[in-house]
Amino acid sequence: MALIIRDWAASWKEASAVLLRYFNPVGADASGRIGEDPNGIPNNLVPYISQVAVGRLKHLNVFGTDYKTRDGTGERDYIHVEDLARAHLAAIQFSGTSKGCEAINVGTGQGATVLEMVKAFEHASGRAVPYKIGPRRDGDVARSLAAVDKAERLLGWKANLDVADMCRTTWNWQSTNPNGYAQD
Ligand SMILES: O=c1ccn([C@@H]2O[C@H](COP(=O)(O)OP(=O)(O)O[C@H]3O[C@H](CO)[C@@H](O)[C@H](O)[C@H]3O)[C@@H](O)[C@H]2O)c(=O)[nH]1
Repeated sequence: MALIIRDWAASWKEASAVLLRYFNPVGADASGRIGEDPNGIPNNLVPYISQVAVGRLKHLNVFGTDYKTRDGTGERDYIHVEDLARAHLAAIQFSGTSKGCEAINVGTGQGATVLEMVKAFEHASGRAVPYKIGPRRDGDVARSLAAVDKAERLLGWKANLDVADMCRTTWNWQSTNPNGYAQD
């Protein structure tokens, strides 16, 4: 899709396109009424941790502790959905005054490991998040962090919310909606 948009932008001199590269979006709306409710067992870390904390799942499986990171677990650049939404508004404004196609990272530039996320979530929720160490997940990289200077330079955007905010708002959503969007 990114290549199609690039080709389109290259084919017309008036075209303007911004490709936002999301890093790891997490968190929930501050109202507690809009949050993440994946179908079945979550694939992603934060919804999985959140469902363990609320008692829907027994324990987290940590996918590998032998990466070259601070504590051996995978490191990612988590970005709050509210910041991500603001990045879209900034991109729309930017595209109104620019031509061509720009790919822009949307992250905080700061990483958190799996075990750091577990701790942050325990702190935010006041609940234990038991975990078991398991093997690496196929295809995972040790670390993924955004270079964020381009977003700031072109869009005047940067993330305002941190991992504590991500865990707090996720827990606010999960604890008030323990079954997600299901009626029961
Ligand atoms: O039950 C879990 C889930 C995840 N992790 C770890 O937590 C970190 C974050 O995992 P996740 O939330 O799945 O994000 P990514 O690994 O960055 O995966 C993203 O990037 C993948 C490859 O681009 C896509 O396939 C995914 O859908 C997308 O969420 C990684 O170190 C995982 O190994 C665990 O230890 N246990």
